[in-house]
Amino acid sequence: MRRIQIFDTTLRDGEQSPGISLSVEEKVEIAHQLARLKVDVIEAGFPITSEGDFEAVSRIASEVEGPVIAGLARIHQEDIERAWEAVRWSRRPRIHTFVGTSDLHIEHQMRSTREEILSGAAEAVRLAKSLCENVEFSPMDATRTDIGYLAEVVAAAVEAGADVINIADTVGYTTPAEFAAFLRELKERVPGLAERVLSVHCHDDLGMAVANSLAGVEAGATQVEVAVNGIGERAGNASLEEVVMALVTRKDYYGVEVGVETRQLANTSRMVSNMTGYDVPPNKAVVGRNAFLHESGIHQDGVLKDRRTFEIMKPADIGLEGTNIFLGKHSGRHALKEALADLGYTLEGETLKRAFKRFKELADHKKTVTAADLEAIAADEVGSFEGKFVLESFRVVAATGRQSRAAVRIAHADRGTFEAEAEGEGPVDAVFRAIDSATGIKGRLTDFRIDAVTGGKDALGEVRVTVEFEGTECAGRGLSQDVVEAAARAYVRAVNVYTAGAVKVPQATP
Ligand SMILES: CC(=O)SCCNC(=O)CCNC(=O)[C@H](O)C(C)(C)COP(=O)(O)OP(=O)(O)OC[C@H]1O[C@@H](n2cnc3c(N)ncnc32)[C@H](O)[C@@H]1OP(=O)(O)O
Ligand SMILES: CC(C)C(=O)C(=O)O
Repeated sequence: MRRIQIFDTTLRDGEQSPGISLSVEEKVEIAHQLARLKVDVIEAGFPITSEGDFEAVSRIASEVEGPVIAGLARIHQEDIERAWEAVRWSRRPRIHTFVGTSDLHIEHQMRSTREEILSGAAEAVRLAKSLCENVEFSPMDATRTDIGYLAEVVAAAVEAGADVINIADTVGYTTPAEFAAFLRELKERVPGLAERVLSVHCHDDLGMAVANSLAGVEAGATQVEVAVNGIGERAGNASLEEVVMALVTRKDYYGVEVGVETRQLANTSRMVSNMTGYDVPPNKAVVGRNAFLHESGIHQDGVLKDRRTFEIMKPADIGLEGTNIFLGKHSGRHALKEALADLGYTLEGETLKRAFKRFKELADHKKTVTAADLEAIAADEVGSFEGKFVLESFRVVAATGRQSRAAVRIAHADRGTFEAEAEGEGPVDAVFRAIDSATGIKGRLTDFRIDAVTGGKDALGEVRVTVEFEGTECAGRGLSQDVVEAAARAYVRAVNVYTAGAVKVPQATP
């Protein structure tokens, strides 16, 4: 039976979603979970774009075993060499190089000609191949490219040694029947393609990324590029869990196999949602919270008699068989570590110690510590930026009809402790102003989101902020049962990100 390779681009295209900026530690943790999920390829990043991306790809390449580790590169020599420097630590490295091939891209983005792009693509593949055994080439905007010219470029890439040819529907423009016909014609025009892996990479601008990817499989593709929860540039990529479960559930129709450990899907989806701050819609296929809930009487009656009447997948198939985690204030570090491992987190050393302390504090105040609480704490600790500023304490006075007043005490790793007071429109504003004053760094809040991790008055609150410091937007996340403290932690985290010059939050175009 034909085997379909699952190429996960959560850490590259997924991270291109507006507002997502993952730390190196978070990327490494997600990559370990992707390996547990048994994807075939992890696209770990685009190494030339920043030191952080380079470090993340290098760490993943040296630490994560199992999947092929790919790094993205434009057709520039320096991009390809940088990608190689990062992925070469993997036992199974891949360089993925790409260039726009539609006339729109060639003329208006690249300001080049068809001839130059064709020879540039072939040269890039040759260079990549001289460094790395495994090379993927993607004609970007392939579905809006004249098929005659696309066939020439693909033939040149094949001739230059590309192992994988990835046909990208970069702007989510194609439709399933059209895409399948396009791929079939391309295969006819480029006979050498038959000896290579044919891959598809679909975006969701018209809501057809998954349907187009599956049409690609029907037309002979043996690699599908996807992202967890469908995150990615603009409307996102084809969703990993939907493509995988469609191929698994409808094996009778597609007649293909995948190597994915589907029981890790729910864990992986929650981890990516926790770390990126991108919620999964309740009605999302496969991993949405309603995906296995039955609301109406007739459905409930059917499910009670035989689940198959209204369920085409079993919750257990995606890892939703319920959790055995019952941790309370008498649990120890080993039990916590074990419970976290069941949820897909590999916390060690100092990170585990800090998570344990937070867990104990929570268990002291909250009746039941749930799996969702543990996941939130673990994600928070993995993402905790080793910044110089630490919120030591704060005090707020808030009353109806009056300005709130806050005092904060903030320690700096090299410069001692700073205290400041400020007034503001409500307790959160007052605390943020006091932090500005204590750190001497003025930020402008551009986004503020608050969520409860679980139900109940004693739930953990999670705050996410985006703060602009002199034109640079930085993201922060904070977790606490006290929402003002969660907000203060999130804000201090953003200050640390800014002062370390670590990451910039990508801007959505208006
Ligand atoms: C469809 C996709 O998802 S493609 C991947 C998109 N991902 C990203 O862009 C990652 C984040 N990007 C970045 O950090 C930056 O854009 C960088 C580091 C890649 C490049 O930064 P800069 O050198 O400042 O260039 P900038 O982003 O402004 O413009 C892109 C340049 O790359 C060129 N370019 C774009 N794609 C390619 C390609 N595949 N091969 C060669 N050149 C390319 C553009 O024509 C433009 O060149 P120009 O400066 O000569 O006009
Ligand atoms: C780099 C390529 C494959 C891409 O992300 C796209 O075209 O959407």
